[in-house]
Amino acid sequence: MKKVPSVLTIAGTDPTGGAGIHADLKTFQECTAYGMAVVTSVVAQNTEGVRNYVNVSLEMLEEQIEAVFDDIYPDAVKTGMIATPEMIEKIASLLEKEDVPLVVDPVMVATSGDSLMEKETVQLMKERLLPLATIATPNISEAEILIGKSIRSLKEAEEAAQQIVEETKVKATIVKGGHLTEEATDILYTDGKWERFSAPRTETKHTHGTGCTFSAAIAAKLARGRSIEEAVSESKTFITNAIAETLAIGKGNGPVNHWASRLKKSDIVVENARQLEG
Ligand SMILES: Nc1ncnc2c1ncn2[C@@H]1O[C@H](COP(=O)(O)OP(=O)(O)OP(=O)(O)O)[C@@H](O)[C@H]1O
Ligand SMILES: Cc1ncc(COP(=O)(O)O)c(N)n1
Repeated sequence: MKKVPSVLTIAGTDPTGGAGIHADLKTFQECTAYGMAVVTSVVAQNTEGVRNYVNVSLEMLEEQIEAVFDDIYPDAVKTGMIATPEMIEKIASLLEKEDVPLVVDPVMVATSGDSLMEKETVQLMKERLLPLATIATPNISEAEILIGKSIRSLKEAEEAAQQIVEETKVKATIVKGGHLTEEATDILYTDGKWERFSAPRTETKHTHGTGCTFSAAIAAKLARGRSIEEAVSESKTFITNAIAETLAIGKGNGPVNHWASRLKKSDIVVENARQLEG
């Protein structure tokens, strides 16, 4: 029998379901991978902003990760919100014993502008977590913090991606173009080469969870055996559709539409369900 690829996210929560582990699990499901989740922090947030968060204890973090690896060994792992240097150290010390593709989304600030990470965490993320990773997925402001310089053009984004790879020894880095250009252009650097991934930009404020969703899709694709370039390319299509087919849910920056890529198919399913009910 063919083995179902499984993916683990290690990240924070969003009770409104648009970001964090909730976005990750929805994405894994849509990418036909079996999704698993270890909670780092319980976050009281919604589409309008972050109200508060509590970190789980280091013991609980370790026990959750061990419970997963002792039972269902994941085909890929992604990390999202990791608030403290101690949590980075704990996660790195557990993952360095494993042999699994790792996507690190260096979550620092939510779309709403609220901080999700203590300042001192950045250095440890560079020293302990990124060296273990297959790919890092910073947006422009996260890349600026990682390299300690501002980025104002695609050329500077290319230099940033290269610098992150060379300084941290992460295998690949994709710097997400943010609002540098008219199109949504991301720069991948790996194996000494750059590649640009561009898609039309949707004019929308509903981008809560875009970074989580994009990195979760990359992890699910890596779990399915895709190369880094293939995983990024397919995930770019996934996130572009998810942003374009907006849901307009919530009072603030609404979530993306995780089922956008199968919209046609799901319409058919709903149609059939109605016939069955009738
Ligand atoms: N409005 C948009 N339309 C189309 N693609 C987008 C849009 N916003 C983001 N993307 C794409 O979605 C993916 C995830 O982006 P993410 O939100 O993490 O980064 P960003 O847009 O660069 O960051 P930020 O908006 O926080 O500055 C990237 O591929 C990015 O290019
Ligand atoms: C728990 C958690 N993790 C990450 C984000 C960032 O979300 P975005 O993908 O919008 O940058 C968030 N708002 N909450």
